[in-house]
Amino acid sequence: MTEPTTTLDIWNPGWPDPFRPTVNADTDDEYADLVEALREVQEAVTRSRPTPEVAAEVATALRTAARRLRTFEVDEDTQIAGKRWEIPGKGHALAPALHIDTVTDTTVTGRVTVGRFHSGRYAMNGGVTPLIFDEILARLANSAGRPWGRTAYLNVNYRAPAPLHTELTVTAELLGQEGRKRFLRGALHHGDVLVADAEGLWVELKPEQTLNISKDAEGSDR
Ligand SMILES: CCCCCCCCCC(=O)SCCNC(=O)CCNC(=O)[C@H](O)C(C)(C)COP(=O)(O)OP(=O)(O)OC[C@H]1O[C@@H](n2cnc3c(N)ncnc32)[C@H](O)[C@@H]1OP(=O)(O)O
Repeated sequence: MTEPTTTLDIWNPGWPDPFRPTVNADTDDEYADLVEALREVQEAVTRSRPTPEVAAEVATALRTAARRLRTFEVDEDTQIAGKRWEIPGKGHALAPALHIDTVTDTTVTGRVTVGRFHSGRYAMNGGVTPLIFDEILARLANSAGRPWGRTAYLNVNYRAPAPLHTELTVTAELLGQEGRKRFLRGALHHGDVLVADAEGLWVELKPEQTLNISKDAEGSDR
């Protein structure tokens, strides 16, 4: 029997705006705390130089936690991670937690602070900057009732080293639309200093492009 897919259910312009909650915060605050704990672990592991005994002890504890969570595994449409729009980081620990401050149909402002987990030697890792831009620009591209699009390109300019443990401001702007194409620009500032800027193109998906996303196509790393 073919397993039903919910892909088409989520492909429509009525998909919740990526700046608004999609998960009931009352029932899922513990999950947000779990992700926060995961971020603490990422930072603590990065900052530590444990003895072999302590490294082995912590590795065992982390594998025990992973096994516990695997008994609650769900498919990607059902998972919480990446869908908690209302909380910084969206319930996902991949990118630094982005705090959204203001939103209009065509602009967003926010703040981000990174620690040593995201460091590339005393400044933010160059791979993290695109993560931040992709997060804010993709949310803007796909907000205000605009149907889902995917990143076609994201060009990032690194203007100055981005300091760690320091609040940076992030801005995003929708420059314009041409048919299915949405052009966006982002900037990352430390105070008045421009740390990085980016230009990106998001292309609205054609209905058939969403059909490629199915449970059969999902990979597994286990
Ligand atoms: C259930 C669905 C849920 C969807 C959630 C999406 C959330 C967002 C997550 C992401 O952002 S994913 C991040 C990584 N990005 C990708 O994985 C995207 C991979 N690339 C693709 O899937 C396709 O290349 C893409 C959908 C972006 C475009 O493919 P199309 O076949 O629809 O593009 P097409 O060739 O029809 O081109 C449309 C227009 O865009 C232009 N274009 C496309 N890619 C371009 C590019 N890279 N540079 C410049 N222009 C580009 C192209 O020239 C053309 O311009 P014109 O209309 O003026 O002729």
